[in-house]
Amino acid sequence: NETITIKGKQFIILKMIGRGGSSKVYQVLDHKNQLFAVKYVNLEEADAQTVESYKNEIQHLNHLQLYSDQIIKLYDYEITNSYIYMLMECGNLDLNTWLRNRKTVTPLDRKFYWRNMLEAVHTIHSHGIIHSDLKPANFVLVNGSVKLIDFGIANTIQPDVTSIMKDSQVGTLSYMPPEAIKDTSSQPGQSRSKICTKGDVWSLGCILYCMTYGKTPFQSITNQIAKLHAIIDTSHPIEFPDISEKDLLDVLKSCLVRNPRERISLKELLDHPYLQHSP
Ligand SMILES: CN1CCC(Oc2ccc(-c3[nH]nc4cccc(OCC5CCCCC5)c34)cc2)CC1
Repeated sequence: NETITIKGKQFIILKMIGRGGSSKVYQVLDHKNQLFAVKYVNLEEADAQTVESYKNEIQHLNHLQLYSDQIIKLYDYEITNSYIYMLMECGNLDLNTWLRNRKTVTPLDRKFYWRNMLEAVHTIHSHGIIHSDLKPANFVLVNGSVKLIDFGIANTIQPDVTSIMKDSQVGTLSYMPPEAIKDTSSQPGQSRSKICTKGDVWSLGCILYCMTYGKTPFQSITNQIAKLHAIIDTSHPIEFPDISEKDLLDVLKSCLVRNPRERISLKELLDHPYLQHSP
């Protein structure tokens, strides 16, 4: 078996969990047969800005460990000029795969996972980080609770189409907030400005919508351009089929408000009646 050495500790590679263009995630075992995830990034092709973005993500991930259990654990890391190794907590399943396999979600699971996701995103927001590309693949199930695995800071290195990154939903528009599409403030070529925390609320709302109705709000629109138009078109009503959990229905309708100023805030979501009592 192949091994990886990080800060002098040897790990046996069990399998590859996922991969991007120059990043790979492995499931590994240490000498005590403890399971970990190792994220490997090849920096040989990376430009200075990309290297900087990875170092920035690691610093934040390292710091935010202290603030919430809903942030994936980072145990150690090794950065050289040619590669990065990150030794992390290993989950059982990413939320995207879990949602795809389990179309129906129990009200209890949904509420518990929603609470976890809100706590994770509230934590990064309170430290000035806006993810701006939240989707189910950014969350992983670890022993029954949901944890955030990245902050959207490191450049998602363009995956080669052959990679199994399809699991990681790179480039999906289904969770994109209207203001990001209409964002006229960013010059062409500049990365879209992460305008405000309300964008992450919209994306979280799309994830909860999927956990409620088994599909994302605009999933039926397969043409990507038509989908973008529908997301920003206030005359295109988002359907909210009636459900018994009226508090959940209210959360969904409050998150999926196209005007970010009128959209509910993360703080209000944490205080919402939907989370105050178990179903
Ligand atoms: C399709 N198949 C995949 C393996 C397995 O799911 C996962 C197991 C562990 C994990 C993970 N844990 N800690 C992790 C720390 C960092 C990154 C991680 O994933 C990255 C990327 C992997 C591909 C899916 C999107 C997330 C991490 C994540 C998915 C079963 C389903």
